[in-house]
Amino acid sequence: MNSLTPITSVMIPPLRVLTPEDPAGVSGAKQLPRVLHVINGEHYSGAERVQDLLALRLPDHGFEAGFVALKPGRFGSCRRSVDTPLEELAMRSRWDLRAVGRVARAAQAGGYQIIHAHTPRSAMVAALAARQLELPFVYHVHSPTSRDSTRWLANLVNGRIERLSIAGAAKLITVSPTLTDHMKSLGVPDERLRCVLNGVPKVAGAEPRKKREGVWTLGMVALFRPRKGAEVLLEALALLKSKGQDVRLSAIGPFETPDYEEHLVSLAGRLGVGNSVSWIGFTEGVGAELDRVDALVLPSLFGEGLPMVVLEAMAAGLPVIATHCEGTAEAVAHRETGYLVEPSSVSQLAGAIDSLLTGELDYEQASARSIARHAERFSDDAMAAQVAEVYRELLGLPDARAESIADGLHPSEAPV
Ligand SMILES: CC(=O)N[C@H]1[C@@H](OP(=O)(O)OP(=O)(O)OC[C@H]2O[C@@H](n3ccc(=O)[nH]c3=O)[C@H](O)[C@@H]2O)O[C@H](CO)[C@@H](O)[C@@H]1O
Ligand SMILES: O=P([O-])([O-])O[C@@H]1[C@@H](O)[C@H](O)[C@@H](O)[C@H](O)[C@@H]1O
Repeated sequence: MNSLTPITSVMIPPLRVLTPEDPAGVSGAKQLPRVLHVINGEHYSGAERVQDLLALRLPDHGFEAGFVALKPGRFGSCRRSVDTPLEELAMRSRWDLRAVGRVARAAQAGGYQIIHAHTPRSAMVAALAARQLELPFVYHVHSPTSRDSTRWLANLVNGRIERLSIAGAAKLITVSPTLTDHMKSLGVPDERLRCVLNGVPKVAGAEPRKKREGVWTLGMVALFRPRKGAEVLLEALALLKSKGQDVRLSAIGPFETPDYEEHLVSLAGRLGVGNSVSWIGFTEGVGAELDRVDALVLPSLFGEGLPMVVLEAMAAGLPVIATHCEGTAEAVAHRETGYLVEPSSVSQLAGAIDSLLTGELDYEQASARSIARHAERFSDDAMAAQVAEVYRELLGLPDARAESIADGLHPSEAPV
C-alpha cells in the first residue's frame, strides 16, 4: 500500500465559499467556517487532548474542525470527537513531502479556510499546504521544541523545522505565558503571538475531597518518557519509605518505548518500592483512575507547556504536587492547591508529599481551591472561545458578540 493512502477517511462535505460578506455561504443555509487541524496522531497525550477538545467545542463558537493525521495511531481510536472528519495520511518519514499535496487536496475538498498545525512535523506540512492554497496558517505551541525530549538531535532538527515553518504563520497560539516568552525569545513578534491557556471540562459533581485515613495512593499521569521525571518520584517514594512513610503510586499512562518501561520497572525494584507501584498503562478512563488517588504528582524535569493532567486533576478536586517547569507553575498555586518544587530534587519532592500527608496544607481546602481554580481559569470552553477569536480575526469575521446580536440574540445575552 502506498504509505500516503488514506487508511481512514470520513466523507468531507463539498466546498462552500464563506466570506465576511456572505457568512451564510452560497446556499443561504448557514454553514460554519472550517479549520483543518494537521496533527501527528500517534499518541493520545496532551496535544491530542487539546485537539480533541477543540474539535468538540469549536462548533459552539462558530467553527467546525477536521483532522489530517500524519503519524496515524492512538488518536484515531481514542478521540471523543468521533463526528469530526479524520483523514489518516501516514508519512513514510519526516521528509516525505508528498504529504503536502495530500493535505492541500484535503483542505480544498473540504472547503477549509484555515490550516492549524500542532507539532514541528505538522507545521512543516501545513505551512507548505497553506502557502499553496493561500490560506492562513496557525501554529499551536504546546511545548518548547528545543526542550521537547532528551534526544538532542531530534530537538535540534525539530527546532529548525519549526523555525522555518512558522516564518509564514499568520498566528502562533501558545498554551501558557511562559511559552509566549519563549517564542518571543526566538524572535517571533508580539503581534503574531496569542496565548490561549489550555483548558479541560468540569468534572460532573466534583466536590472537595476529604483526606483519606490510612495508606495514600499518589497518581502520576503521563506518556512516560525521560523528561517527565518518574525516576525522581520513585526515589522520593524510597526516601519516604526509609523514614517509615508508606505511600503507594498509581502510574497511569503508556511508556514511550519498551526499553523505558523496563528501565522504570527495574528502577522501582532496585529502590525497594516495586510493590508500592501499580503500572496501569494507557487507559481511556483517566478520570476513573484519578477518582482512586489522593493527589497528583507531576515531577517533570523540563519542557512543559501547560500539562493537561494537572488541569484534569484540579478539575477532579485533587491537590497537585509538581515542579517549577514552565506552564505547570501557572496552574498550581504553591501552598494553596498543592506544592511546587524544584525539578530533579528528590528531597524537595519527598518533603512536599510528606507535608501534604501530614496536614501542613489543609487537604480539603486544597481540594476545594483546585476545583475553583480550574473553573475560573482553565475551562475547555474558554480555550475554544479564544481559539475561535483568533480564527475570526484571521478571516475578518465579526467577533462572537457582534455575530450573536446579528443572529437575533438580545445584546444583554450576547457573549461579552
Ligand atoms: C510533547 C508535548 O508536546 N508535550 C505537551 C503536550 O502534553 P503531554 O503529552 O506532555 O501531556 P499532558 O500532561 O498535557 O496530557 C496528557 C493527556 O493524555 C491523557 N492520557 C494520559 C494517559 C493515559 O493513559 N490516558 C490518557 O488519556 C491525559 O488524560 C491527558 O489529557 O501537550 C500539552 C498541552 O498543550 C503541553 O502542556 C505539553 O508540554
Ligand atoms: O518529531 P515528530 O516525529 O513529528 O513527532 C514527535 C513525537 O513523536 C513526540 O512524541 C513529540 O513529543 C514531539 O513533539 C513530536 O510531535
